[in-house]
Amino acid sequence: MPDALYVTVHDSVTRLVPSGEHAIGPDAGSDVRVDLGGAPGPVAWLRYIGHWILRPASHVDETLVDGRPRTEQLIHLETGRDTKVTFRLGPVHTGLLLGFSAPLQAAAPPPPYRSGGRLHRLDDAMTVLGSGAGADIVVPDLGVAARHATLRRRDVTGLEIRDHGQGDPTYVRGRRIMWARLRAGDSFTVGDSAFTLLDEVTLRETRQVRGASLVVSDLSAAYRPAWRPWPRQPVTKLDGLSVVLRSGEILAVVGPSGTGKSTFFKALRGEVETSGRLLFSGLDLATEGEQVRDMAAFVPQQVDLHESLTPGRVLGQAARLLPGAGTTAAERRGRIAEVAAHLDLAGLLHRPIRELSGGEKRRVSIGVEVLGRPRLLVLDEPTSALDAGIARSVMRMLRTVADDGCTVALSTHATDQLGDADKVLVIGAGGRPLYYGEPEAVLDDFGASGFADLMETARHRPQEAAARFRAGPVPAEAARLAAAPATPAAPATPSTPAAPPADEPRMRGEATWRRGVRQFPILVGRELALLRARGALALAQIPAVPALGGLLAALGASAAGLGGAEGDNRHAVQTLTLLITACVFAGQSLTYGDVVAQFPVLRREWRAGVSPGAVIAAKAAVFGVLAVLQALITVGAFRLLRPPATSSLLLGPDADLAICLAAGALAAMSAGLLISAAAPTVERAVGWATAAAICQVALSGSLLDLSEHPVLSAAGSLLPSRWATAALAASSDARGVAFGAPPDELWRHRPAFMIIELGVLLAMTIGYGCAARLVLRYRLARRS
Ligand SMILES: Nc1ncnc2c1ncn2[C@@H]1O[C@H](COP(=O)(O)OP(=O)(O)OP(=O)(O)O)[C@@H](O)[C@H]1O
Repeated sequence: MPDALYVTVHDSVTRLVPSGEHAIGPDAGSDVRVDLGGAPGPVAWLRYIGHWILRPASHVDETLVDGRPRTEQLIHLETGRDTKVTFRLGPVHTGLLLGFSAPLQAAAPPPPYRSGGRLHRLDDAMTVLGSGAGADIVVPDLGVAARHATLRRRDVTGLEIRDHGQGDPTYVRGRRIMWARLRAGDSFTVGDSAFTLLDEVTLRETRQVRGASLVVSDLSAAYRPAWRPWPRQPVTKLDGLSVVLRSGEILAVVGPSGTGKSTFFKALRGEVETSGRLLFSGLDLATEGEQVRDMAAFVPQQVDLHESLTPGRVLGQAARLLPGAGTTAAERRGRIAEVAAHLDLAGLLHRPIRELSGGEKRRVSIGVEVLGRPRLLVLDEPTSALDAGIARSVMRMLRTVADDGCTVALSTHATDQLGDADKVLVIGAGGRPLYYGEPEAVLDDFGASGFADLMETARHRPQEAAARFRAGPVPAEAARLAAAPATPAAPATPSTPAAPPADEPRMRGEATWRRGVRQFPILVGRELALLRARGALALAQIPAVPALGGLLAALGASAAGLGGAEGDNRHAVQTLTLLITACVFAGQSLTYGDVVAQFPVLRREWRAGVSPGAVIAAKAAVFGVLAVLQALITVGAFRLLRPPATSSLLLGPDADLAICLAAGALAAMSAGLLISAAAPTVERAVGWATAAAICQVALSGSLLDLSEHPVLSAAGSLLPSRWATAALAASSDARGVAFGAPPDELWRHRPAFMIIELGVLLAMTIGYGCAARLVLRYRLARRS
C-alpha cells in the first residue's frame, strides 16, 4: 500500500490518500482548502506516482516553489520517520506555506529490496531473481524482468549467474555479463539491488543503487604530454578536489578558464589519469566504471551530432538506441515530445541540424542525452551560446531531470544561473578547489563584491581560499564517505584502473552482444539516412565513378575484351588492371573518410552505450551493398562495349567477372573502414588512403612481376587488388590469352586457385572489418 500524506496549511491538517489528483485551492471542491483572497482556482495539485508530487498551477507567480521555478516538485518523505517538508508556493517571503508529513506508522512493511543488508539463503540448486511473483528473490524494479537472472549451483564449477537477456543488464563487479561464475565475496547488481555473496549459501543485499550520490574524495587528475616521448611525467591539472552531492541535486562548477572544469568531467568519464576516489551511487569508478557509465550521460562542450540529419531523426534514433527512453514506440514518442517541449525544440525538429544556430544545436545536444533518463547527467557548459531566456529554461529542464532523482553536474561561466544550482564548486588556478557549498554564500566566502571579483581572486590569489577549503568540512566528509565500503566484500582500490584482479569472475558473452544486435538495424537506418542527406550530386558520384572505370577499361581494351586466341590479346593485362583498379578504388573511397569524420559523434554515442561493433557492422553492411552495386555497374559499362572473356572457371564469363570485381570491392571497402577507424584526422586518412591506393596498383601483380620480389609479393598479399587480380586472371585464363602475361603462379587457370583467391578476399573483408572494430573500440576508450 502506498503512503498517505498529511498536508498542513495555516495550522489545519488534511490527510490525503494516494488516489487520483488532489487540488489545493479556495473552492469548496478542493481537497485542501486555503483562503487566498480571490485566487481564480486551484493553486496546486498533489499526485501520487510512487512518491508524492506537487504541481503548482501555471498562474502561481511563474510556478515558483521556494523561490525556484518548478513545473513539478518531488516531496521527499520517509514513512515511519518523523520527517516534515515545507515549501513556499509563490513569492519567497509572501507565498503560501505548505507543510507535508508522512504517517508515523508505515502503511505496509517496506518491500524487501529497500531493507538493506537483507540475507537470502541459497539452499536450492536454482534461485531465480526477477520482478515477477514467481521469482525466488523479488527485485521490484522497472528495469528488472519477471525472470531476470538465475543463480545455479553446479557440482563441478560451483555457483554461477546467468542473465536472461530481458530488462537492464546484470553486472558482476561493475561489468555487464550474460554469464559469470561467482565466488564468495563477489558482488553483483540486478536492477537497483546490489547483492554480495558472503559464502557458498548466503547472499546479502548490500545497498540500493538509486537514490545514492556522487562522492569525490581528494581527486587529482593529470595529463601526460603527448609531445614528449620520454620521460612522460604526468602534469597535474586538478589538485585535491572533494565533493559530496546527494541525488536530485544540481552541482554548478565554476572557475576561470583553463582551471580544470572539463578535466573534472573527464575524470567522471574515466578519460584521464586520476588519484583519489570517485564514487557514484556507491560504485567505484575505478572498478565499476562500466556500470557507472551505463547510468550516466555526458553533454560535451562542442555539439557532436550528425549535422546533415534533422533533430527529429537524431532524437528518434537516440531514443531507440537508449533503452531508458522507452520500450514501445508510443513511449519513445511521448518521451521525445516531453524533452522537445522542455527544450523548446518543437519548431526545429524537421530542419537539418547544420542550419540551426549554435544555441539551437546545443539544445538538441542536451535533448539527446536526457532522453534516456540518466541517473548522472554531466554537462560541460550547457548554457554557453544560449540567450538568457533559453538558458533559464534549460536550467528549469535540468531541475525537472534532477527532481526525478538524477544527479546533475554542469560547468558554467554564466554566474547569473548559479541560483538554480543546489551546490557550487569553485576551482581556481592550478586546479585547486576553493569553495564548495550553497550558491547564496559563495560571494561572502570570498569577500567578493561580484563574480568578476571572485574570478580574479580564483585566478591570481587562490591560496587563502584553497587553505580554507582544505580545512573545511567537505574534504573530511568526502573522505569518510569514500572510506566506508559500499560493498563489504569489495576491496579498496586506487582510482586509476588497474589490470583485473586475479579472482575476477570469468565472463562469457557479455551483454554487449545483446546491445549490438539490438542496435545494428537502427544504425543501418542511420547510415541510410546519412547517405540520403548527402544530396543528389554526391549520391550520383557513387555509380558514376565505377561506370567511368568500366568505360575506360573497355575503351582501352582490344576488340576481344578479356578473351581472344592464345597469346593474342595485347591489352588483356592492362584491361584487367583497369577493371580491378576501378572497383578497388571505388570500394575504398566509400569508407576511408567515414569513421574518422564521425569520430566525435561516435565517441559520444559510445559513452551512451552504443556498441562499436554494431557501428562497424552497420557501415560494412550499407557500404558493402554499395561496393557490390558499384562492381556490377563496372561490369555493365565494360560489357556495353566489349565481349565477355572466352573462358571462365565457376559460373560463366560474365558472372565470374562480376564475382571477382565485387569480392575485390568488398575487401577494399573493409580496408577503407580500417583506415578511417585508425586515422586521427581526415587529412591523415586521405594520406593513408592515397598510399594504400598506390600500393594497390603497384602490387596487384599485373604491373610488376612479383615472383622476382618476395618482399613486395608478401606486401601485396595483404592487398585486395592482388587477390582480385589473381582471381580474375585465373578465371579469364590471362596467362593463356594475354600477350606478355607475367608467369604468376596465382593466375593459373584452375577452379581451386580461383576459389582460394575469392576465399582470401572474403577473409580480408571480415578481417579488416574486425580490425576496424578493435581499433575503433581502443580509440574510443583511450584516455586523454
Ligand atoms: N588533453 C590534454 N592534454 C594536456 N593538457 C590538457 C588537455 N586537456 C586540457 N588540458 C589542460 O588542462 C587544464 C585544464 O583544462 P580544462 O579544459 O579542464 O579547463 P576548463 O576549466 O574547462 O576551461 P574552459 O573554461 O576554458 O573550458 C588547461 O591548462 C588545459 O590546457
